Formats: sequence, C-alpha cells, structure tokens
Amino acid sequence: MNWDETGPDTGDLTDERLQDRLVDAGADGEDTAVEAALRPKDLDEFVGQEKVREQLDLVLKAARARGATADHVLLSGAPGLGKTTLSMIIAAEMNAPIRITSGPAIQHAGDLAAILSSLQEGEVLFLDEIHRMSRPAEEMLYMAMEDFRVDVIVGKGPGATAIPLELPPFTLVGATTRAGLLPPPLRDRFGFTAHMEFYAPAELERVIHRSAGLLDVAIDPQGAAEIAGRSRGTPRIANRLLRRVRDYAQVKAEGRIDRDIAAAALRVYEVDERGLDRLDRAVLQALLKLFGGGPVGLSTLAVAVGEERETVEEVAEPFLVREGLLARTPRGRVATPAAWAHLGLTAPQGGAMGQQGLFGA
Ligand SMILES: Nc1ncnc2c1ncn2[C@@H]1O[C@H](COP(=O)(O)OP(=O)(O)OP(=O)(O)O)[C@@H](O)[C@H]1O
Ligand SMILES: [Mg+2]
Repeated sequence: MNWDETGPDTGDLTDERLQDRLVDAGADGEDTAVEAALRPKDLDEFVGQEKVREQLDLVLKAARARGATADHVLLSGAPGLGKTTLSMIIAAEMNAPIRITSGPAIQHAGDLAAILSSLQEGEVLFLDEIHRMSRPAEEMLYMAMEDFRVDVIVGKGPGATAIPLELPPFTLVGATTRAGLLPPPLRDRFGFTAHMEFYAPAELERVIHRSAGLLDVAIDPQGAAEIAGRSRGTPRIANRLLRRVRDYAQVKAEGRIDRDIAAAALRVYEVDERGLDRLDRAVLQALLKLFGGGPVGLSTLAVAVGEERETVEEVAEPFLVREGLLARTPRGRVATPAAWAHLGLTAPQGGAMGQQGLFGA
C-alpha cells in the first residue's frame, strides 16, 4: 500500500473548493477572461488610490517632458487592487510597449537575460510576483536596473567568462503582494514605490458603476452601494459580485439592479453585508457559540468548523482580523465585541473567558 496516496489529503480538496469562493481576492478563470475588458486604460479612469495616482502622474509626466524613460516602479499591495492594471496604464501613459512576465516564470538568469536583451528602448517590462524570482535572476536584475547592462556568463567552471551586454533603457514595473519579502537591494533600485491600499466603499461604488456601464447593466446608486459594501475593499471582488448579481437580475428582475435585487442575489451566494462568506461566518460562529468568544487555540477552532488549520488561518482569518472581528492573541483566538454584534448575538456578561480583560469594559 502506498501511504503517500492514503495520507490525509483533504488539503487539495479544500483548495479546489475554496478557489470558487466568491470573495477570494485572487483571480479565477472567469476573472481572467473578463478583466481585460474592465481594466481602466489610463490614470484618469483608474478609480481611487489618489496618492499613488498623483505621484505616478508626476513621475510619468516628468519623464515624458524630459523625453526620458520613466524610473522603475514597484507596485505593492494585496491581490485584486489593481497592480497589473496600473502597469498597463504606465505603459499606455508612456506610449510604450509592454512585456509581461512573472517571477516564477524566470527560473534561470539566462531566461531573464533573453528577455532583457530583446527589449526595445523605453519598453515597460512588467515583472509580476517579483518576490518569487530565483536568486541568480534577481542578482542579474540589480545590474540591469542600475546600469542597463547584464553580464552573460558563457561556459562553466573556471573557464567561464562574463560577456557584458548593453541594454536599452527600459522601465521595470515590479508587482508584489509581499513587499516585505523583497531583498533591500532590489527594493532600493526602484525609483518609485506605490503602496496600494484597500478601497473605500465609495470608491468601489465608482468601480461598480464603471464596470456596469461597460457590461451594459442597469444599476442604481443603492444597488452599487449594496455590492460595494460586500466587496472587501477589493475591485476584483466588486467586479465579480457585480457579475453574479447581474445573473440574478437577468433571471429575476429584467436585468435591473437595485438594492433589494443586489441583497437578494448575494444572499443566494451567501455573501453577507460585510463581505463575509459561509466559511468566515462558520469560524466566527464556532468561536462565539462553542467557545464563548475564546480564547481558543487555532487547531481546536479548525476542528470545530471541520476545516484544515491552514484554511482557517490563511483563508478565513486575515479578513476577520482586518475587519476587527477576530484577534489573534498569545492565548488563542478571541472574538471582538464587533463579532458578537455582527452575528446578532449577545456577549456573555462578567468577562466570560477573558473578554473584559482583553478588550476593556
Ligand atoms: N482603481 C481601479 N479602478 C477600476 N478598476 C480597477 C481598479 N483596480 C483594479 N480594478 C479592476 O480589478 C480587477 C483586478 O485588477 P488587477 O488585475 O490589476 O489586480 P492585481 O493587483 O494585479 O491582482 P493580483 O495581485 O491578483 O495580480 C481588474 O478587472 C481591474 O479592472
Ligand atoms: Mg496582477
């Protein structure tokens, strides 16, 4: 018997199921297909991120005025906030072609050398997931970014020689969801770093109105607000929820979206007013109802909801923590007063299991 095949392998199962989560910020197949159509094409169309837009506008305008290639730009931020979109906008604003690749696609320094040496002057090289590049490629990139030069190594061992190769000036746009993982020498070589923040509900409403226009869907302001509030600060999720609500409206309401239709549709998909889905609510419910709000250990909590530890920790908790519904403390997971309120439950009086001690009166 092959133990490898009989071991607990629910991880994969879980992953597959979770990829279908409506409120996951990562791109699924359908997103990839429609995102191209929904992407803003220039800075004016790009909603929100006022500071980033203002700063980037200056960087690009100044480069254009000098007739120079723009400085290298690092875009950091959570999935679905617009990094890929912004890289395309940078190229469009500079009237430059764009080449798109990603850290994991560059295994060897030679792969990078091949890309770099084929760039045209002024071209934008978009390197997605730049934190996942191999070390040798990363080191080659340092020199390319700084001196527009690479050393191509020919041969092996003691006889190997480095042949310097001049590169045309180009703009590297790096994107990462984990800026903290970038080695400082790489981070320092970017002339401009943009941190993308989660979007305010009003900004997401604008994203939704814009997308609805492109998708030719009729939606009123209350309908857009209803969807925006459930979109977890993320345009990709807003666009995805809009498409699901549109389906519902087509079947039930002649295609028109208002507040009631949006709310009814998202009830069907089990996305609540705050953007929590079934898994998120299961975690909170277990924490509140079974453990009186905690503290409770992660493993115990995971067993209680019938999920893997990792699923609870990596899939459900980050958003719950961000929303101030759950706290990770040294003694275990603890529900905040907001969690009780959100599920319509009353927190036990008298500091049950440390509530008062942890959050004050
Ligand atoms: N500021 C914005 N205004 C309007 N639409 C936006 C904005 N930012 C993102 N979007 C939309 O959200 C979707 C996802 O954006 P994008 O692909 O750029 O995210 P990303 O940050 O690259 O995500 P990932 O980390 O998964 O690569 C796109 O369809 C895009 O149209
Ligand atoms: Mg992207």
